[in-house]
Amino acid sequence: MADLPSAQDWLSAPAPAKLNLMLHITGRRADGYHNLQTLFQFLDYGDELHFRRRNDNQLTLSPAVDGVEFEDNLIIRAARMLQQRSDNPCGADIRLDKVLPMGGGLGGGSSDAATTLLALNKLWDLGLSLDELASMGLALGADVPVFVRGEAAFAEGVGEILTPVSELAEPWFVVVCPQVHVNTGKIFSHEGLTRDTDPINIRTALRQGGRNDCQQVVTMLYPEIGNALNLLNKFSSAKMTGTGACIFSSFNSETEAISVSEQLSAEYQAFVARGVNLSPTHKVLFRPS
Ligand SMILES: C[C@](O)(CO)[C@H](O)COP(=O)(O)OP(=O)(O)OC[C@H]1O[C@@H](n2ccc(N)nc2=O)[C@H](O)[C@@H]1O
Ligand SMILES: Nc1ncnc2c1ncn2[C@@H]1O[C@H](COP(=O)(O)OP(=O)(O)OP(=O)(O)O)[C@@H](O)[C@H]1O
Repeated sequence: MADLPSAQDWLSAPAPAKLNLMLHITGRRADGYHNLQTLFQFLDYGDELHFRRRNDNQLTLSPAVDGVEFEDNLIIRAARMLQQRSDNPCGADIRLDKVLPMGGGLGGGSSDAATTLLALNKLWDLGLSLDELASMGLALGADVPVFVRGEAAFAEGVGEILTPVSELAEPWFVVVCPQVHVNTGKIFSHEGLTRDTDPINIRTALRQGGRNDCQQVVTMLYPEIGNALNLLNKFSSAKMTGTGACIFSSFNSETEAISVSEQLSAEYQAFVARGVNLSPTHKVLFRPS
């Protein structure tokens, strides 16, 4: 009988969700992208990836992600980028436990890509720095660099100019995921989007937070997201993350957060997770206890 692969052959690492605690759009660039200011915090909740080195240069991914072609999957695109940086053939079998909703504003695809860059850099012994991986990641998506760097951050530019912040409180969040898929590009190109919020400095952002400038357009296009905000607002001030669809409220204790999530109508998918300033990916790959 053929030997089954042992668990030790696999390198496992989380791909956590992120929240945009505030998101201001301060301008539009000539290339159509938008300058923004946002506070990123990670959640101790997300996808999980498992990697096993192969001796050839093949990549496999299981299970496939519904609606995403193999070569379009950000996991495979990230792995291909790394293959190009190696002189030796490198391949991997990759398993994905997908938990995060797609198009939810939780950054699932970007986080999968970042975890792939970090894990395969290690598994293939490529020795690339976090700076190099973050800059490669930016080509995959505006949110990839913060996941690569792994520290909660105030972000500017298109999201790639990152100032780490360690002083954010780490509350418990109730995250509600209305069952709609929001297309990020469609929101950023909408004529009703406000793009002229005055820039604020990081101290103001940390002290006062801010709003999500995409929320007005998104709730107009997707009334179910507005309905979910109205419901969650009854318990604690609620806000949208990224370009939606997910929304969140913070609580001081896990018990309170669980109690609120249980009171939400059964029509909403919701979960409770803690906000964390150090990415769970970094905890596992770089600071194992
Ligand atoms: C809104 C955020 O979620 C905030 O964290 C991100 O900035 C979006 O990051 P993302 O999903 O990785 O988005 P990308 O794949 O880079 O971009 C999707 C599309 O959104 C628009 N886009 C995105 C980011 C940005 N700063 N300006 C933009 O105009 C562009 O039309 C782009 O084609
Ligand atoms: N591994 C992946 N997981 C999820 N989506 C992926 C993946 N690879 C490619 N995609 C594509 O990326 C799109 C955005 O997915 P993602 O889950 O990152 O959305 P999001 O949470 O709204 O992200 P953001 O907050 O960065 O806008 C999906 O609709 C899908 O077409």
